[in-house]
Amino acid sequence: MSCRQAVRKEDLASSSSIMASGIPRYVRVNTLKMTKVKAIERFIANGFQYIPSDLVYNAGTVDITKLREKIFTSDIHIENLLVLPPKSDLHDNEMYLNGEVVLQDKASCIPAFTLNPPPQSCIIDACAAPGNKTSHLASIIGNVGKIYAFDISPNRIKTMRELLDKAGVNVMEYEDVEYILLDPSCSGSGIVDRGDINAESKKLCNANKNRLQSLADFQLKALKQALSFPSVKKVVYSTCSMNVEENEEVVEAALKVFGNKYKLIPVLEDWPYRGMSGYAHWKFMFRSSPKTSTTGFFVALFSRITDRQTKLNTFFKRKASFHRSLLENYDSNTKRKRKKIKRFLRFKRKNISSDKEA
Ligand SMILES: C[S@@+](CC[C@H](N)C(=O)[O-])C[C@H]1O[C@@H](n2cnc3c(N)ncnc32)[C@H](O)[C@@H]1O
Repeated sequence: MSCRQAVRKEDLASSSSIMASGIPRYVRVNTLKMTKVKAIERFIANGFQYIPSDLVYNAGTVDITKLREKIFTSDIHIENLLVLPPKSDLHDNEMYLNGEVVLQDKASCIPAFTLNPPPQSCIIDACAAPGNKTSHLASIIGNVGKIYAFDISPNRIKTMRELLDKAGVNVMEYEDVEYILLDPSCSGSGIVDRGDINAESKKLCNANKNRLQSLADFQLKALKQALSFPSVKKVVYSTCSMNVEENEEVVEAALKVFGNKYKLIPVLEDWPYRGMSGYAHWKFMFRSSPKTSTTGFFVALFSRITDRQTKLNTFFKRKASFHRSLLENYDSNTKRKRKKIKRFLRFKRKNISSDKEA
């Protein structure tokens, strides 16, 4: 356990700072091993009381005061995610120990949920260890398809193998890839105690400008690499950072290069917090923080513009420019016609009056 605590972001998030922050304890049901209904029954058998989500949610976020001790509900956005009171410690829970449930913050579930690959997909999880999002992806495709999970750190890969084994996930070797989840190393400035999260990130920006820059360089390089896979259809990019340098700026820089091949799809459209305004595509991006009853997180979803879409776009662009030119010509024709008519009328008036004088 101490070893896992040293490497697992989610376990860090489960420790005292998160408990103290009042962020709920989110529990993802691993549908490879158990259904959500069964998990709910087991929690009830363990002395918990289930209440419907409409009694707990207010404007899309959890009303923590309704989650008193041993009361739990379902999340309204993420399928198969249960929401328990902040202080719930489930590390000794049987369902957690045998991989039937995964302790994973809601925000950290957004990347795989928005990528949403269908069964039979071929997927890369590019910075995968310790593997929580890999196991979420496997759950979404029902273990039918291929997932290639990469990481640079041998220690973290070892932890990941154990975790994926426990979760019953099959991970394959590299081949044609259509979906990529990229959750690269980041400053982690989203994982802070409740309070002024922006002040925290400002502190980090000022103190570690060089580190931030090298993280951002790596993130952009990894994102460009992901977008370069020839068969890839969707790439989800996420960080648990609050810094624009690692989020909006990386996404906008990637779009500058790949904007003709990819577009952004809005992540969780009814979510109240978007990217930082001032960036061209901010409305498509997802941000969260303790204010949304989750840890600080950022997600953007790239979707390849298909050939058909490109053809349609070109068709509509051409049609629009044809209509514009028609309109311009129509205007100038009309003007010319009006001038002609005016000249004719002037000529006519002159001639009529000269006729009269004569
Ligand atoms: C934020 S963690 C990933 C957490 C993981 N996606 C999850 O949800 O369990 C970032 C990971 O990126 C890995 N990483 C850093 N540089 C990398 C590289 N060049 N290639 C592959 N993985 C890398 C780190 O070892 C680390 O495990």
